[in-house]
Amino acid sequence: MFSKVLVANRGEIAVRVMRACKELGVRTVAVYSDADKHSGHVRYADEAYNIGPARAADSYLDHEAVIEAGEKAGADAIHPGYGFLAENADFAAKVEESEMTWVGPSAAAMERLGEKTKARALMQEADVPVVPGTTEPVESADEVKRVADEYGYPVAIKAEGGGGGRGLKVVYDEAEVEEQLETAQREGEAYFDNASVYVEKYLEAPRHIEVQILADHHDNVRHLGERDCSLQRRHQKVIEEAPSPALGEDLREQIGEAARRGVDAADYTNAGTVEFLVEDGEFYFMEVNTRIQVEHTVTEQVTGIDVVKWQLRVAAGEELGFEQDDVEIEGHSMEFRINAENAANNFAPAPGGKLETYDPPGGFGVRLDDALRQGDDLVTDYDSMIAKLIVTAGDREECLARSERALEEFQIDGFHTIIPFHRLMLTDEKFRAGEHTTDYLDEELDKTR
Ligand SMILES: Nc1ncc2cc(-c3cccc4ccccc34)c(N3CC[C@@H](N)C3)nc2n1
Ligand SMILES: [Ca+2]
Repeated sequence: MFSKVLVANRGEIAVRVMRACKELGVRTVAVYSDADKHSGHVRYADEAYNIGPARAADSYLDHEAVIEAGEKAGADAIHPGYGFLAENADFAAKVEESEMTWVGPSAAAMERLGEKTKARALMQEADVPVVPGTTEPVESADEVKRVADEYGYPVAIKAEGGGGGRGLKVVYDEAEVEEQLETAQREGEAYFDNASVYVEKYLEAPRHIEVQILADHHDNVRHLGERDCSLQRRHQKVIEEAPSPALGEDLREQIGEAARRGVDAADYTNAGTVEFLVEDGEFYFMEVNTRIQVEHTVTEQVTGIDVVKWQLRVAAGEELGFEQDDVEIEGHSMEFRINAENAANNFAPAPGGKLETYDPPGGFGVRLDDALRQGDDLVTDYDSMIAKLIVTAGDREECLARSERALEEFQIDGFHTIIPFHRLMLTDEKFRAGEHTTDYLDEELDKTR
């Protein structure tokens, strides 16, 4: 096992990784930008290094600055967290070439599965159903129209380098194809430095189901069940849960095994997530996330498996210490992202502020992943998520009731958060029945405008 790990991230995920390190007897190194000088992850670490000014490109995204900090600290490994450089194959390769170990899939595995068309082709090879469409980038409008003629409109034109809904263009009829194709290629070039686009049949009211995977360097690949991420606003996940209320036992087993089989075929190691769309009892592979995800927590809660600790153990060469049959889903867990946004003002991010009151909930089945304490100044340079409230109970009904109780206790003063929005969601009949699909929230919120 490593003796010292640098966490190349900030906020709640940096503290989450450092907690796993501490439990493994590993010393921790934080990196921070000028804006994060007094932030929680710096306080928490055994040692901390400034890597540059607030602008992410000059600090958390600066490959050399991060690697130099690791070498200065004498770190044995670098854990990237999520976001920033977590899925950057170039950075992973640089870490692999240094004396330090990369805590994540190899740069090659990232390229194999991170490229969406390659991933689709690989999944098809492994008999994993994919969303109908192309497994090669398309160049011309005619190719788009051929897919639409075969599967019907609407179709989705997707940027190869996209993700999280960016670079997704929905085409409802033939007249729009040329224009939408050009826009998708232009945006792909502009935002992801990759103009390649591909086409899929667009599923209009799917569930967004994803499967957590852990794979070691000894050919062991396990799935840890699914998460349901269907409650999203403009492609931002708001509430995630495990297990999914939309899957029966049979579909659950099929999706988990398909994810495991697909990753097994990809010569993949460490943690990963296979994303599916589910509609009318059918499931379709969409893409792979080659990183630990924000919502890994709900999987940990219902399986009892510490995913981040296994990332560290696997990177250090250990074998996964459990068989697939040992993975059991027990109870129900929901994660509420606590964003510093004003839901009453179209979720506008808080312009700043001081955490005047920070009085989080506690009690049976309540987990809080954050990097905050009362009196902190809100850092608004990066993303608006300041904490995650994870609530776990014996079943979904009890989880809903416990979530209402926990959110009612959660006192934050000094700036707006979306806690009132979460409390409102818990009164929504469709959500309480687990019948919401990915378009539900955008539809509902558009009505209120
Ligand atoms: N062929 C096909 N059909 C329906 C889809 C539905 C989604 C989707 C999934 C989850 C939430 C969404 C919200 C608005 C629009 C789309 C979604 C989707 N994506 C792509 C990025 C991922 N984060 C969401 N891809 C889709 N692709
Ligand atoms: Ca994704």
